Amino acid sequence: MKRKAEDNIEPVSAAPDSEQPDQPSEQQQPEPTQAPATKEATFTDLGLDPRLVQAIAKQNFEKPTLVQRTAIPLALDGQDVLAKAKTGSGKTLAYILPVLQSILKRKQTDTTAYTAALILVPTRELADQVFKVIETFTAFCAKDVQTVKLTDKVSDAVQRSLLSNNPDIVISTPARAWQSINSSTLVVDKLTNLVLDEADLVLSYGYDEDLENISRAIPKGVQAIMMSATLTAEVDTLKALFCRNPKVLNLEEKDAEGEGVKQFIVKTAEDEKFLLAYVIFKLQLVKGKCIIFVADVDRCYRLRLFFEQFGIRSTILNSELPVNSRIHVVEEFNRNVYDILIASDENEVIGDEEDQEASKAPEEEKEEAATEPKEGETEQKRPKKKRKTVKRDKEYGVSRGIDFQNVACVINFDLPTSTKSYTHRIGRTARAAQTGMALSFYVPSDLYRKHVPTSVETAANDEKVLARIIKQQNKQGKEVKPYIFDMNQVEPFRYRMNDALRAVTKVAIREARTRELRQELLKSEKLKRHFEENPGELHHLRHDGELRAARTQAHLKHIPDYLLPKEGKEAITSQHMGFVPLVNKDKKVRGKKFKGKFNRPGGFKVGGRKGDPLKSFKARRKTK
Ligand SMILES: Nc1ncnc2c1ncn2[C@@H]1O[C@H](COP(=O)(O)OP(=O)(O)OP(=O)(O)O)[C@@H](O)[C@H]1O
Repeated sequence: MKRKAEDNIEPVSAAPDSEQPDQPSEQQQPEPTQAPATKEATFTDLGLDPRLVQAIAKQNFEKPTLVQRTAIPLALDGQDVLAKAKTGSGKTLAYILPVLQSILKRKQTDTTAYTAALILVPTRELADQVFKVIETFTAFCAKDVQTVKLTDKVSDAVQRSLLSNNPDIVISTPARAWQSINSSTLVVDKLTNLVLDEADLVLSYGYDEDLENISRAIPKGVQAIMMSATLTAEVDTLKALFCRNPKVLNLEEKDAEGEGVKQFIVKTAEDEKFLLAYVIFKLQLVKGKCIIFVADVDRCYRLRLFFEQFGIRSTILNSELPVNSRIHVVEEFNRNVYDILIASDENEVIGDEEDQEASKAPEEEKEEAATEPKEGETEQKRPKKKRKTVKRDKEYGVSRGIDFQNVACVINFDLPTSTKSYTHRIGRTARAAQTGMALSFYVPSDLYRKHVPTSVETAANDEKVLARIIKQQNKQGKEVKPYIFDMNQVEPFRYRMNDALRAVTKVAIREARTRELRQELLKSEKLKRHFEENPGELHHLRHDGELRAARTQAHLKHIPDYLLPKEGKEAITSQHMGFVPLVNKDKKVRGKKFKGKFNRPGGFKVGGRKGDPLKSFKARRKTK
């Protein structure tokens, strides 16, 4: 039987609140060994350059996380490292610090300019994020470390000129890196460090050939660091390509009490997903910021137009939008400008062999050019017109690696197609030892009807995928509980949901999609220069304006009292503990009072530990 790379990974545990190591989460796993560096290690103990320590202190990070205190000493020792650690546990810094340290150390004696580190990431969003993290942590040595990312849309001439300065660090997707190496714009002759962030995804994005080419182009003996929250069989390929006897770490870390993601599932019919989403957001049952994952681009617009009917504002992320808009949306969401982000997860590719049966990620997003069915004509009978390919960015991705801050809740409106994808999606909440909630809708086979206009093909497999998700989460000692809505209380909202959903026709979706794309392109290209010169004005650029593609009905924006449960909106759900509030939307996460999110006396926290958030929270969002 083929062994998975995961089986070879050596588990290392840490008990967050005690000196005792955790119990292994799987019986068949070998006994966890004690982490090489103790939990008491500070950043100073790691022997880092004082300028780096100063930058860390400026972020109020009190101590390294498990992956940082374990991987950094090994990397500083020159070893190759392959680390698996949970989402939001600080992996970025765990590889950036050793890279920076090695550059700063070398520069004490040798100031020649050459590219010493190549950081490969699967998506442009992630490249942008890693670039910003490096900027932050080189605040006190900016002159000594030049970084370039190759994922910006710039002309070849600009790219050439950026690389001609031989930046110390280059961040790129494998495709762009190979393109630049192959054209001799990027010189990697003296490369000393190679990083693969979200290592397994880098492969599943179809970068295999680029990686092989890169492995042949770089010098022998380059130190390799690879990280991900999910490392499976694919990693064997990467190990073979880049590593010499790597130190493999499987970092298991139990959530401290009151931390981590509370996971819930809701059994629902396809149209009821919309009904529940309406109730949840119109009655503000979710407190704080929320990411809603849907299966494809059309679903993004369907849901957004549906929300628009009720005056619920939301913004969208998908692969069609220009990269500048995408990055701006993420930034603004992190600045608490938007409460609801609808993200499509189109690029999420199959995780492990088991998952492959159930899921088929589309190679290319196709838009149906067919017109709306005429009255009496069913979806099936309608002759399919020629499909036209919509241009989308293959290097798009938000469910992996993006450090969305202070997200109270992730809703899987459409269940992902793999357990891996589930892990990464729910990892967008409860980051950095905070609290969060994940609510996943699933359509059981008896309720799944093909050709319901709102349905997605993948829902046909929801039950199978869900069974695997639950199994995998249970293996890690995590519970996935059913979330019960009192459907008698929800039912009165149904006719409004139907009314709204009827208005969101395929034509409306197509129009919204085109309109937004046009607007975003305009914002992205035409205004780029203006905002480069006036960055302070960027906040005027919003991405949640009404699309107005569907006919709206004013009365839907209000909720008449007779629709509400007599006992109050809390009566809609039988569990009150689920929806977690965001304590203070306006509080600056990195303000002076912020003590670091891992160990923060009086610091920031997404959800409280005690009490019923529905009772204790005072809604801040404006009444729609
Ligand atoms: N030592 C630390 N103390 C406090 N906060 C930290 C520390 N290290 C990192 N963080 C913060 O934790 C958050 C998550 O870090 P990061 O994005 O590196 O996680 P990750 O493990 O790469 O997650 P993912 O698997 O989703 O990519 C970031 O906001 C980061 O600033």
